Amino acid sequence: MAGMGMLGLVAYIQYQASQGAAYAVDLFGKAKDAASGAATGVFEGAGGIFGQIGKGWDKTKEDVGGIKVEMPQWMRDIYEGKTQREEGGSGGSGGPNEPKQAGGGAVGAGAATAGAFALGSDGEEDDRTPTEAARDDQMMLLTRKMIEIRSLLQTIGQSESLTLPSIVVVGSQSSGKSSVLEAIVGHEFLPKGSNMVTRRPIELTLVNTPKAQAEYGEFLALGFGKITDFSQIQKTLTDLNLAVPETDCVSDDPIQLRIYSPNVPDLSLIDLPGYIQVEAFDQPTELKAKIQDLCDKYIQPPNVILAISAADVDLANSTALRASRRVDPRGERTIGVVTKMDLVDPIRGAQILADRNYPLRLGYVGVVCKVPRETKSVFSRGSANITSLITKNESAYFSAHPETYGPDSQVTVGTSNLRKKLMHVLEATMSASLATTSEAIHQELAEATYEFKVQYNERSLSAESYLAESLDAFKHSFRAFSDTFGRKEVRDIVKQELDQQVLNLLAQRYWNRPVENLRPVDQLAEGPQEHIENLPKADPENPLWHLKLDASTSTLTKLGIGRLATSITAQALQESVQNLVQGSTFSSHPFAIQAITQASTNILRDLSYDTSDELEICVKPYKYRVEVSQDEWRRGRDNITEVLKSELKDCDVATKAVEDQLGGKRRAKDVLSFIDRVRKGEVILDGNTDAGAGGFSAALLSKGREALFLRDRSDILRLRLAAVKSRQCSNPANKYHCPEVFLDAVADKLTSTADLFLDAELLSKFYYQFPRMLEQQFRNLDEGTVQRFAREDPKIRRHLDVVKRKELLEHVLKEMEGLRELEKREVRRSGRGQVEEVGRKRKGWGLF
Ligand SMILES: Nc1nc2c(ncn2[C@@H]2O[C@H](COP(=O)(O)OP(=O)(O)OP(=O)(O)O)[C@@H](O)[C@H]2O)c(=O)[nH]1
Repeated sequence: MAGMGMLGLVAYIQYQASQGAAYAVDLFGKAKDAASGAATGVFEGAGGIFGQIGKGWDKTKEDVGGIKVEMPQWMRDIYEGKTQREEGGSGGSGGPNEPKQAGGGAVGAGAATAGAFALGSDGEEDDRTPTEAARDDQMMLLTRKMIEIRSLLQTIGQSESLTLPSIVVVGSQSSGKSSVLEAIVGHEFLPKGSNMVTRRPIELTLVNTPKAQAEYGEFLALGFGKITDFSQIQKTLTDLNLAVPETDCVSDDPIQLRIYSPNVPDLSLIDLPGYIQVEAFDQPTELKAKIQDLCDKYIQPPNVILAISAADVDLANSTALRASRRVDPRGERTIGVVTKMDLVDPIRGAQILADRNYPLRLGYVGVVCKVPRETKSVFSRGSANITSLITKNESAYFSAHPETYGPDSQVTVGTSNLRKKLMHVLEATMSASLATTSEAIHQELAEATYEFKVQYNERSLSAESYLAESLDAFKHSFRAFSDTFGRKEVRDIVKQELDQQVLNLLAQRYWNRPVENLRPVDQLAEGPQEHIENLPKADPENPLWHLKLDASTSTLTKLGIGRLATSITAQALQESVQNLVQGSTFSSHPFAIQAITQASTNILRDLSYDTSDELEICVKPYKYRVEVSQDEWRRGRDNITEVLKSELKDCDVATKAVEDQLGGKRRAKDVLSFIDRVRKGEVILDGNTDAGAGGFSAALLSKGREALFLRDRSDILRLRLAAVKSRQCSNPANKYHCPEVFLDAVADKLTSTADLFLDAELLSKFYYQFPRMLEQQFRNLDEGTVQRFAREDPKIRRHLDVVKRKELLEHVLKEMEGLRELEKREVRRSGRGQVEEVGRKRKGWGLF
């Protein structure tokens, strides 16, 4: 409990100190007064993050009572503003005439940072003690972890409190901004050109890979993979920047680039468009203000500002320092970088770096980042590392002026010192922000968890699981459907289709009078022919009637039953699949609908070719001879009776509809009797009836003809129904009198062959292949497609977002916990026990 209390206290002091705001009073109760006292003192005193850490530290020492605690050296160094001088040697460290520690510390411990600090490159040697080198490595490890956490937070999103600080690089155009960044990275990779080529923020994450040889970049959002050719990175950056139209000139949409190398420190930097003094004639008039606004957005706390100014321009005129002063008036989180030191006299150079006008807590660093002209052409192209060239050139310059830039001077110079400073500052700043960030993450997590619970009943979901579940459910419903759609159902739809064909045949061959018997009629009477009482009577002795029935049977059997039955069954299957889709979760996913439809269409099409041909062969015998048994005749008679009844019913319904359109039964009767009289020749029409006739409009007469057709059809159906029901039609021997029954029996035989065959060849195969095809299509989708698919449904999209957010937040918290563990372990290993441990906790761990 005592330990926990101390931890909380330490964290609280840190929190107060770094935020300068009253907060978490209730959380820490008694600790509040002491802590805020410490913070208040801090603001009045040294100021700045590290000043605050320092004062807070004194307080911590008092509060932990009997334990002997000391601020870790590295932290003290930053606090005292002399990191570079003590750790990296003098300001001109690495210069050829400076004393070096034999052996260096770059073997084993410190190896990781040696490359990152550019130690070992020409002109620089590692003169750190093994302990210092190990500590640097440890610091870098922690920074890397924090940068990872920062990147994770970036994927979570927008909220400003959910972020860790970064180093923001600002400077006027041509101040040497790009040269500094390239010196840190060791490669020329930034866009170059006169027409304002940096138009978007570039969020640059440097990842130290001590064990790897390769150096490469990655544009995460673009998914291009590793790019080892830095000129290619430069080209891509140029393209991405120039994609912003000239009319806008700048955009705040950042480009995210990661660079992996054994020669870079772990850093998170943001490069911004250079400040301009005035707009060129071809630039938008508000460009200057736009750039300023964009930079202002990024230089807000807790970010560290890397303000770049050129030595040959008066610092008082430095736009970068002016901007920084506006948001950081006490110079607490700004590092001043003065470039082009070689262009000014050393005395003047030293004066600039010791600037008292705008004193910076984190100091000024003078650099010479120019790559020597003679070597530039060789190294600038391709992927050669330019670190050693720059360092050599820079060291040669500074060590040529030992009186101003030598070990005893008060100024800090050199890109390798700048690298170290950046790392230390970033690590300390990130650490200082961890507590607040952690608090914000906890809060966000609580909200996400609540939403997850209340809205989604804690039902976990991923795009993959959603797809898998949807597919399983669909397959399940398909299986259920396949149990209900078998031979019987195929039989029903095929028979229904053949019934219709039989009705058509009957109408064509039996129910209409032979053409030669038709009395000439005028154009109004076309369509239905003579009245039914004039229809010829069947005469079994007359070969004409034999021929009629044989021809009708032949038409039926040679209908192309194979194709017809296969296609209507396939169509029914296709429609059923569509219905299943509509009733499934896939219904709100156009992609899935298309994929499923495609799958069923393809399978059915492939199966249909063979099936229809083979079925046609199966029904071939019926094309020559059809025997109908007594039993089949009886079934046919029953069935056709029902068919005729149903047809009659449909006909009556249609008649009623037309009568209504004619204006009721009476009016319909008038129209019909007029047309009847015309047909019988009682009324002679004179020529054109476009304008109507007999007091009826043309439209009315046209409707009347429809009604007449339906009336005749209805009459004949009634007549034939009576015939089929008659005793005469109960005997198959009277088939010439009862073609309806005979043709139905034939249709029935055809149907029985078709349903058996289609069940075995089309249905079974389709039921087997379709789910497998779906499985193949849906299980092999790439991650992007699965995500796109799931996110098509807004409800699922929201659900996925909540789950993802929650998982990411939990993951970040776990990572933070890991960071804390890592640090504790390292502290224990370093053997400094409580001293360092408390020191670390002091930096803001307690709150999470
Ligand atoms: N002599 C000297 N020249 C330098 C130094 N650093 C950069 N330069 C030159 O200054 C010019 C501008 O440098 P850049 O690094 O492109 O400057 P920038 O601020 O990125 O410029 P913009 O991209 O136009 O905003 C280039 O010609 C560099 O070669 C230096 O330390 N010494």
